[in-house]
Amino acid sequence: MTTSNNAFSDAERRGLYRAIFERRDVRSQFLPDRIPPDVLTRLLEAAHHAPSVGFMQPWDFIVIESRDVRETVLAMFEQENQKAAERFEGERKAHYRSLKLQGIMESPINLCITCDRSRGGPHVLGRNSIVETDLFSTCLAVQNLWLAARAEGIGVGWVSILDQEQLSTALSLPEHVYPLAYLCLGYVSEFLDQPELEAKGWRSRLSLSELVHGDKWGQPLNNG
Ligand SMILES: Cc1cc2c(cc1C)N(C[C@H](O)[C@H](O)[C@H](O)COP(=O)(O)O)c1[nH]c(=O)[nH]c(=O)c1N2
Repeated sequence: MTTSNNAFSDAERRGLYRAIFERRDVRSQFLPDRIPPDVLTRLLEAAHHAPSVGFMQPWDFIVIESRDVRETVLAMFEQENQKAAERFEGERKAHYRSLKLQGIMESPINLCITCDRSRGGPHVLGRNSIVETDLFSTCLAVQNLWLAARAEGIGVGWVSILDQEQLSTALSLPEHVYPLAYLCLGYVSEFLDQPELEAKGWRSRLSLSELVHGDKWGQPLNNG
């Protein structure tokens, strides 16, 4: 076996993979307990240490504790969720309607991670050809926070059933700032063993072997 002096210790590696495999999207298991400010700061620091195109760091973090703002966002969710349900027919529609897809009021903190599309000026290193790389970078900040939260015993739920323009208005975002992720954060009663959508029979995890290709799409991987 190849070893590297740069690798983490076994325990550290186990911890990292545990966070990856036991991270869950949480909607129903939130506890009302307050997240201490130093813990929240650790999560935001983790997010802030994500990679970003040209070191653009396009993110801002809007920490939403007010019930008023959360009620406004919940009303926006209800409206969009109604529209989303209409896209399904029959049993699938009833199944969709039975799913809980947000924990906006039950979680003690909502967090909007935004992407400032103008940060770093008009020419950002690495963003010349693919302009969406600022959005990709911000997604990585979300994932860092999501994994760090799992390690802290804090659940995160991403709510994307929202109209972005309405959300921007509700949060007074400037024109050049995009509301990339609306997240619900809080301690939880439990983390489920599998994605809630899988547990509820909506969709299962695909097999990795069907997703790995060699050289070109559809070719078997030659790893022998
Ligand atoms: C960009 C994006 C957007 C959403 C989500 C995720 C991501 C990455 N997910 C959570 C999603 O359903 C969940 O990640 C998968 O079902 C897999 O479950 P685990 O995250 O592994 O628990 C999500 N969940 C939900 O209940 N309401 C939502 O609006 C969304 N939106």
